[in-house]
Amino acid sequence: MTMRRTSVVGCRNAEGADADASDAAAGKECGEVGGEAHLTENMVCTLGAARSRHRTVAKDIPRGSARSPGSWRWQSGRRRPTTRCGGVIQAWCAAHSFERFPTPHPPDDSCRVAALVDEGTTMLGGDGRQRQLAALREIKAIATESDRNKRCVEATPGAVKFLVSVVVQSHAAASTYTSARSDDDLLDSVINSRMSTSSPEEEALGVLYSLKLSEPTLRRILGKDNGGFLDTLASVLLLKAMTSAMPPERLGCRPRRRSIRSRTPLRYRWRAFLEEAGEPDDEASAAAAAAGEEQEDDAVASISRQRLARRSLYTPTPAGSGTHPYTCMAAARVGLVSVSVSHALHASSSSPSLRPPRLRLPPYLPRHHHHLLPTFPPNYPRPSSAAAARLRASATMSQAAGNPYAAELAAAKKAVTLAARLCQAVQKDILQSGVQSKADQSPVTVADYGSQILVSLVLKMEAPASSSFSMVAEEDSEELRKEGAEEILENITELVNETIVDDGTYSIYFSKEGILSAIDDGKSEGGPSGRHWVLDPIDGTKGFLRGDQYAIALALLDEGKVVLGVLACPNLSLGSIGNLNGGSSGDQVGALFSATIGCGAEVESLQGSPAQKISVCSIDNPVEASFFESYEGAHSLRDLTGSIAEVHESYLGNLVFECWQKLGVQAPPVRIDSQAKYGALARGDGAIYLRFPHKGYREKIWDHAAGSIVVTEAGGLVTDASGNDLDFSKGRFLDLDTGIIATNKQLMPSLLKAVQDAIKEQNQAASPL
Ligand SMILES: Nc1ncnc2c1ncn2[C@@H]1O[C@H](COP(=O)(O)O)[C@@H](OP(=O)(O)O)[C@H]1O
Ligand SMILES: [Mg+2]
Repeated sequence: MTMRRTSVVGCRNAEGADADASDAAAGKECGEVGGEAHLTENMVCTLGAARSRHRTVAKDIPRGSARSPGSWRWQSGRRRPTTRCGGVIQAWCAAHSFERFPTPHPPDDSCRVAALVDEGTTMLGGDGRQRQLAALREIKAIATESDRNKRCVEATPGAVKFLVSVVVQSHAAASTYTSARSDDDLLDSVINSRMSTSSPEEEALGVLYSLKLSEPTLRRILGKDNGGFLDTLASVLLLKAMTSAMPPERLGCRPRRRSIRSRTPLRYRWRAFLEEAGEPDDEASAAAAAAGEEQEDDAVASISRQRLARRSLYTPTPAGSGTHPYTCMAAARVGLVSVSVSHALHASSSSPSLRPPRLRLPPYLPRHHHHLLPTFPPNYPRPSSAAAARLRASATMSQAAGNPYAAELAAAKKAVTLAARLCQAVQKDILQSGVQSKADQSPVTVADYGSQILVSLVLKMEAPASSSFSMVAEEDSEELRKEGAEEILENITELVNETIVDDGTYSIYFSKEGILSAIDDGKSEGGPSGRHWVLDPIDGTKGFLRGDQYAIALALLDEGKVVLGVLACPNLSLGSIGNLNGGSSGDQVGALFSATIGCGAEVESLQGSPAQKISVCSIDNPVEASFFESYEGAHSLRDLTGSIAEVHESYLGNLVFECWQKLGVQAPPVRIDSQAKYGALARGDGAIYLRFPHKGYREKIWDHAAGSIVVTEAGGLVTDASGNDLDFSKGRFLDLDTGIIATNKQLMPSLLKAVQDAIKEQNQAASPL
């Protein structure tokens, strides 16, 4: 019966009937005969025709379909007949002296796997490495074809052991290798090992990963923890865990890296590599700093060599004590930074003797760590072309408009814009996590430091270095250097690096030490001579925590005078906020105010719209004026500001009993946080800013330097309560004992009078007589 049906098929094929149907039928028939090769004469023509049909049909089978229509499928990049049908055809071909079909060894053939394992086991060193690689690739191709093949590979005696041994042997080989090579060669080989096409150990790991090993096999390997099996398995399990957490498009592709080999000296490549492995090379950095610029390379090389010898990157580290090279490889492959081996072990076993998980997944996890170039601070690379071109264009335009601080202005804008991006990300996190209600304000601290580091980085990169860099800023690294601050330092490092990578302008990667030293760039005392940048990295911290207004405020002092100021206000509406208590009017938010001495003030959107000139309002009748003050009641005496601004009336029945009219402002105060008040005043949203701190409070220069020049360049005036200009040349503090007032030129005389009257009254009320 079988023969009859086959001959029918054969006739249809010979007559040129539908090829897919005939192939399917042929496959069915062959299945029924169970591989027997007893074919009638009828089949000679049938199979002869089928063979030529197969060639034709094969061309039409779409690539990548594991099992194509009929009796064809893809295997090892070629079209093959299915095993059952192919077996019958091949048997017949052999019996009748026909040339065999070009079929590979069957993928699920355990003998083939065993042969490959044998081949791979004997091939070590020199040319053998290539052949071992080829054997491993073939095993991989077999294993990835189907789950059945995976089980077959796992079940092949010695296969898993062989795969694991490839990894373990490579450890031992690399240990010997490390002591025999020059530092540069060694480093190149370590770094490039992840960039070259592939290595036997990577292929072996790949196969182990794809096998989805059964629990007994895993236990067997874990049980034989000699020579690094355990670490190897941990890495594989980790890779599995990580890959299962990754979107499919990220699997199997190496992260794109810039070649750090050709352009950077040894010390940077070494540091970058260790940073990526989660092991900042502080020892090398310290040695380099002590050695000075010329000997820096030598000093780092020698430390690197010692470290390689001491706990080689290629020899397995004890579980939990550090980062395993394959963990790094795996992590790099899926885009993570560093994960400890102990976590993988913990994940793979319920044994209580194993250490608890130590998975380092920081809250601000860098998406890419491919830009691993020199650590801050020396020899900054220049900005990437597009961003640099934008900066240059903006500087050139300002210069053409006669701005002597054009380059500094462009740098300052770039600096606060980048810092604002970081702050916005953190504020979003804070608001989502509800951390503002807790005592722990560490996220704000992270943003404060992060903002300061980015500003200092950009200024050092972009602003012309007329002399040594000096910055008076709110933060220093003292707290971060204390015990217990490790986590926050780590978060800052992650966040800053992530922001730099996202921005894409600089190929810089900060180590923790780099972070600390960048923060300390802000330790300058300022003063009357020279140039000093003045920075408040987040002005209005309380507003920042509440999700309200805050500003990144940056100014430049030249010989004691503020000559330039920029204010990034990420939450400030681009439209007027005059009567909205600082709330957004629904317009786009994110304003960047800027001013240079003698050149006026401007506002643009933080997203980069063209800048527009701004000016303070021209109101000259106080009744029409509105005034700004701090949102925080503790920052300004509200009874005083109220008595300055308002009409105060008391009634006795219908009779006005008392009436003091100082300014006669009728609108309620607009209360917002930070120097955003100065910005809003400068563009005419309101007419007056009043600030009267409690007695004894000393105003800092970074709380007013940028804001005051934005207002004065917009045509306004900023003075103390006696009408004197603010003096920024006295160091970190403003030398004031009364408040600060700001308004336009028309209103200033009446405002000053009202202020002095109110202060006099207050003093009289306070005096015992
Ligand atoms: N008691 C006080 N009186 C006046 N100003 C104070 C103050 N305590 C803190 N500040 C300053 O007021 C700034 C905020 O100003 P505003 O009240 O206009 O939002 C704070 O800046 P930071 O938030 O940068 O610390 C801080 O420097
Ligand atoms: Mg401040």
